[in-house]
Amino acid sequence: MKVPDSLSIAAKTTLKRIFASKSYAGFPALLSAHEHSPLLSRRRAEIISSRVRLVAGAFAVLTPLWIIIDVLAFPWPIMAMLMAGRIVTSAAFILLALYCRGSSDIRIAYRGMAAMFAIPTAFFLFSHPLLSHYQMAGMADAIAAGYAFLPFVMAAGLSVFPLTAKEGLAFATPILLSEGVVAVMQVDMLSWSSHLGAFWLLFLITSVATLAGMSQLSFMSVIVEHSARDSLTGALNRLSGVDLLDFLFHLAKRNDEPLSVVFFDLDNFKKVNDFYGHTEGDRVLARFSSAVKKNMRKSDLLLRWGGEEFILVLPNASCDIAMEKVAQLRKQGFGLRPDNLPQTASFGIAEYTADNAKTWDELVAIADLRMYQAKSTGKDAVVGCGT
Ligand SMILES: Nc1nc2c(ncn2[C@@H]2O[C@H](COP(=O)(O)OP(=O)(O)OP(=O)(O)O)[C@@H](O)[C@H]2O)c(=O)[nH]1
Repeated sequence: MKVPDSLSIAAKTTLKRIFASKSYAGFPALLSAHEHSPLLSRRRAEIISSRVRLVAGAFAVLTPLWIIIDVLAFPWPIMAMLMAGRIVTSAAFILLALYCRGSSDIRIAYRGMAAMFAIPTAFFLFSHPLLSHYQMAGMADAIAAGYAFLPFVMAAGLSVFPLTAKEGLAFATPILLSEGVVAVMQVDMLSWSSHLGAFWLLFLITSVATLAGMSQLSFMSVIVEHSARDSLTGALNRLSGVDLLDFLFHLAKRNDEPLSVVFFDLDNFKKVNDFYGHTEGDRVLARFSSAVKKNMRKSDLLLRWGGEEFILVLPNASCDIAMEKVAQLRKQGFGLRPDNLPQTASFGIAEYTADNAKTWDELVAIADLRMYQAKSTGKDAVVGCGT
């Protein structure tokens, strides 16, 4: 789709991105979590774990409250056994709510979700066969029948989470299996066609809930991407960039891997604005960042630090690798200015082990200082580690 020339560069870039997403470029990300950007993965982990905490907290209270109804409806000893089951279930929910504290680690979010579905599944496998072995009538029979619907409630609960298709399937499998186990245990009580009908309904609810989770995920990925990026250059904005840099810094420390940052600033950019206007200046900035992005690995990050200052974050890259990367970028060029001269930049490189930086902001400050040294040596220059 062609974007009209009269629009500003920022508006054009945004529209192009929207059209790109309309071509379903993001579709694989709805199937598998491996396609997600680190930013989306982190936000998703935060949402999943905070919802697990919320649901676990709510059920930690509601599960024991139902004891009152069980006491009124069921005779001894069923009522006592159900009460014990509910107390254990509620304790498990309390532990889960304490464990899941809005973590941005997707592994913790997965574990929390698995536990959140495992707890009621275990309660279902305990309570449903127990109740079906007793003959009941009236109110007791109606309440006992309600216990059979627990897997349906759990399957519907999948819709609360932003999930991929694979994740939906993975979390639904134990729920479907528990229904199958109960069907086998009660094969003599209900006809196969009734079991098959219940299983089919459960499968349909699971599919619809997974689709709802996928649509949540798709909506969320658009919002995260749009709010995280600077619309003119497509680089990460400072707020989300710093968030990821902090994460990558801690990851590098934990894994004892190098992490380099390249701080760079366009040379004499003010003159472009002053002589040719801000629209031309915007074009130069957009060309500059797209030239940088062309040479980035998928795991590298480009941040717009402010104005015409950028930071390139290179995980698992030593100082020498960062120097090579900058040499490669400069060789390839950053596009032309309106006067047809090549746009240049000044670079400062820092690596956290070589420069003994304790925090990511210390690392950025060192690279920034080196960038100023590069400016003071006449611009269009690089100052690397150890200088
Ligand atoms: N067009 C445009 N200009 C911007 C944007 N952000 C910052 N600028 C301009 O960038 C210019 C930065 O000027 P200076 O800090 O003097 O930098 P410089 O001219 O590149 O000089 P050196 O850094 O010393 O090479 C200012 O004119 C800002 O208005 C932007 O988004 N679009």
